[in-house]
Amino acid sequence: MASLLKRVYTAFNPPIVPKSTSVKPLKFGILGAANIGPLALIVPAKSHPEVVIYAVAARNLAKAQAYAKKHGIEKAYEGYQAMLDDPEVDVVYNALPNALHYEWTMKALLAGKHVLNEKPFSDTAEEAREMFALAEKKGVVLVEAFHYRFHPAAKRAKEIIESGEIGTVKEVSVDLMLSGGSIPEGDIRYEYSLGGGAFMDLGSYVMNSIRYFSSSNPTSVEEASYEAYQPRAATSDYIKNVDRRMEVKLKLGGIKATGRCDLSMPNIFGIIPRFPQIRVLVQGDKGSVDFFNFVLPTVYHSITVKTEGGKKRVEKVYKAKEGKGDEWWTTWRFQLEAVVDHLRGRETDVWITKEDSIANMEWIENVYEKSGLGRRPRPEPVIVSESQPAPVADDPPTQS
Ligand SMILES: NC(=O)C1=CN([C@@H]2O[C@H](COP(=O)(O)OP(=O)(O)OC[C@H]3O[C@@H](n4cnc5c(N)ncnc54)[C@H](OP(=O)(O)O)[C@@H]3O)[C@@H](O)[C@H]2O)C=CC1
Ligand SMILES: O=C1OC[C@@H](O)[C@H](O)[C@H]1O
Repeated sequence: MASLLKRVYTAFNPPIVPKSTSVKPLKFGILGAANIGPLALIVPAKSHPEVVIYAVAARNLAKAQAYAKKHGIEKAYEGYQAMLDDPEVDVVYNALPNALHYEWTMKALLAGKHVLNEKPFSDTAEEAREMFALAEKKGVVLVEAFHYRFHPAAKRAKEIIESGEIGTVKEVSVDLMLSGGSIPEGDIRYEYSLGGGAFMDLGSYVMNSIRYFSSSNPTSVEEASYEAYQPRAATSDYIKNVDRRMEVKLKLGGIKATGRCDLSMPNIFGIIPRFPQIRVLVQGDKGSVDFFNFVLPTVYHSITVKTEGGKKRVEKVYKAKEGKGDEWWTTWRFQLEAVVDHLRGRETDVWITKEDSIANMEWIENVYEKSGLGRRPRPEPVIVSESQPAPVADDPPTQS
């Protein structure tokens, strides 16, 4: 218990390291005075010698200034383009609502910035292809912030699965279901026009982890059923288009997968919140791997391995035996390390590839099609130049 408390305390109050004087630290700018900013980037940057959180942009100057003051950020911009026009910004963190990932990442790429783009990557796979094509054209790095993948526990769980210890993978099931009230009314996640929906938000992890831990892409969506979001002050649009919960059954060649996500599970008897369900279970023909809390492993996680003859062991990997990191490093801290290493041309053992992000969006789209809710709306295309529309990548993804 003491080690858990120490780990969690240090994760959120990390040691502040001096910034490097031997290499010029990378200057990050945040698009949106976003709620996720501190957890995903600002706090992790405190212990990274090569990162400075230099700027934040908000639609409203006062909001940007208040955020900058609170987090010790040098520059506050009114309007997102103003920050993109600042030549000092090296890397843009796009933490805008899902429906704005495409537009503002495209604009950041056009400005020659590297981009760390939040999940889900975009509203549609077509946008994702355009975004990567533009990044390639501009010669900059674009990567999706699937932070859980950078943690050594995720790597270890996959290593066990791939070692053959549990035999051939037959079934994967992923649950990512939050307690009632976790996502409050009015949140961007419930807003169709902002790319809302349980399967866009939590489902993007569900799809990603099914694909990641099975090392396969889906071949079909067999079933996709949803429960609509029903706000107290309902508008017909919300109820029609936005899933509060989604359950999917997929096939990935010979592997069956089930994914369930819920932004706000109904309380028991209307008053008692349900415990969040965050787990990946991979069933092989010789055993299973049950990875509990794959999204927030730094707080606590377990990897339970069952093999033939009823043998069982539990592994916990807060820090890799080899490689960088500390027990208190969050998924976002590991992610930041990899992003910086990648930008510096240093080797990273984990990366989220273009093919991976595009495939994830394709299958999220297919789930929405199958559910009857239909794909999320595609925003207006960003024109790359007056004479030329945005380029489209020509190689459709196959494997993650
Ligand atoms: N990697 C992770 O662990 C997590 C990732 N996310 C992802 O990060 C993104 C942001 O999530 P979160 O921080 O919770 O979101 P917020 O509700 O904090 O919204 C982010 C920003 O969106 C801006 N915004 C622009 N247009 C609108 C609009 N029409 N309505 C509302 N907000 C608008 C606001 O910027 P302004 O300041 O300009 O007003 C706001 O600061 C999402 O894509 C989400 O999926 C979220 C949580 C965890
Ligand atoms: O990590 C997360 O947990 C809560 C979600 O709603 C959020 O968007 C996601 O990224």
